Amino acid sequence: MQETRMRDRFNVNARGGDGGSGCSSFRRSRRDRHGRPDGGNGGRGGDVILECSSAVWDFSGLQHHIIAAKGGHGASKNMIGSRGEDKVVQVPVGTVIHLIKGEVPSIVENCSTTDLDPWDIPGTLDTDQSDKNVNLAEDVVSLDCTSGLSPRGEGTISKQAAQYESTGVEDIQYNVVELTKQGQRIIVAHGGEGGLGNMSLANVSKIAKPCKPGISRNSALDPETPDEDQSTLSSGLPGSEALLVLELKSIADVGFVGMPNAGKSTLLGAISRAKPAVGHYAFTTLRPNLGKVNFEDISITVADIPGLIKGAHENRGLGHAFLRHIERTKVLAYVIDLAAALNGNKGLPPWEQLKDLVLELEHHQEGLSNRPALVVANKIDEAGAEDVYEELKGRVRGVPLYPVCAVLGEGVPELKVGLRMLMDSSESQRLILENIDCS
Ligand SMILES: Nc1nc2c(ncn2[C@@H]2O[C@H](COP(=O)(O)OP(=O)(O)OP(=O)(O)O)[C@@H](O)[C@H]2O)c(=O)[nH]1
Repeated sequence: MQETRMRDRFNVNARGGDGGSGCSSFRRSRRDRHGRPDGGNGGRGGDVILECSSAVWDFSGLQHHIIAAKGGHGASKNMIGSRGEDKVVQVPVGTVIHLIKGEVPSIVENCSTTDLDPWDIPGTLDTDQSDKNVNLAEDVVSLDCTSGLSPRGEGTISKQAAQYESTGVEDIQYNVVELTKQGQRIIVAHGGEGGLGNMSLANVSKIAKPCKPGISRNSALDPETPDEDQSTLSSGLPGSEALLVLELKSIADVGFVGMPNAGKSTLLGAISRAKPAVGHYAFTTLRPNLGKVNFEDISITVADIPGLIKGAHENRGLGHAFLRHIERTKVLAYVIDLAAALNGNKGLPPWEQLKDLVLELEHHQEGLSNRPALVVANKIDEAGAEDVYEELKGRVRGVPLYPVCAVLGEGVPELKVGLRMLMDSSESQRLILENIDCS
């Protein structure tokens, strides 16, 4: 079963619920035939709230128009209308909000937040606890709740947002909030205040002017204001409105994809200062590690994604969990083990590893492998690996190959240059099945 394409950018028009109307009613008695006003105020409209949840991965479950419920109308006997129900919408961890129109969202205080596993917060995994200070400064991407995106984040602003900007609809405020904690909630549109019932109106000697949506009506009660139509005050205020672009932060610029034991973690350690766990058994990497590769002008983030096995798209091995991580990387580096089928090893020859990797990606999601790619031919130091590499060159076309010995760091500087070129180049090279000769 193929999964639908991931939605990592989404435009949302959020509207708070309108306030309910105030009631106009009179309590009459035999002694008081004119009656006394006893109409209650209308209820406040509900808020639109975005809640950060690790249970959702992208924005595919969202609707473009999100409207909270209206407040109930006031009733006689000074009964206040019910408060409109809030509309709570779950968004993934790592959601960044750009504001096109409306008020800057406010964080809901006192919400119970659970610290997530670092990997669940994209771009925040500290792989090297022993060398934390150095890593935070230079190497491993650090958590930054306020500034939003990673250092290269400006480049990830959505095309939709850019369109709004170019058409001059409004000034976009980029990265106004970033949701990084499970349970974190923000109000993006406030409910309108309820209208005043005639009992409240009677208590106000001078009638106040109407106020803006979302602002307390009581605060607008101004005795100096000349009388105005009571009906204006008795009708509920409309909820505030906000036009937002939600964007999912990329986990990394480059994703290392390879069979278990291909040497991805070792390579990550060699290419960056991250120190991921390395083992001679499969699935040493149960969660992806991140490292940062620094260049003079920029730095790129690299994710070592847990070993892929045949059938991963059916959730075998580490299955869907890690295939999803690949969706959030920009370019792919296929890491293959040149020695997997050598010297009595029971693994697959590199070209078959490549074919299986591409097939698994495509089975999981059509087009997932359709991103700029290169091939890292690892373990070139092993006996017979040079010959296998020569054969590989004849069997794979369309993507650059880099022979590497990750344990010794050989070929790593050339690979760094290759990754940089891949990130920069506009006409990108992709690995497609037709270009892998497994005959
Ligand atoms: N000879 C040789 N061995 C290597 C090289 N790179 C990695 N290895 C070894 O290969 C084994 C697997 O390395 P890892 O880096 O854990 O492999 P991985 O791809 O991250 O494995 P998973 O976590 O299962 O996905 C370890 O024993 C490494 O020492 C290399 O360039 N040459």
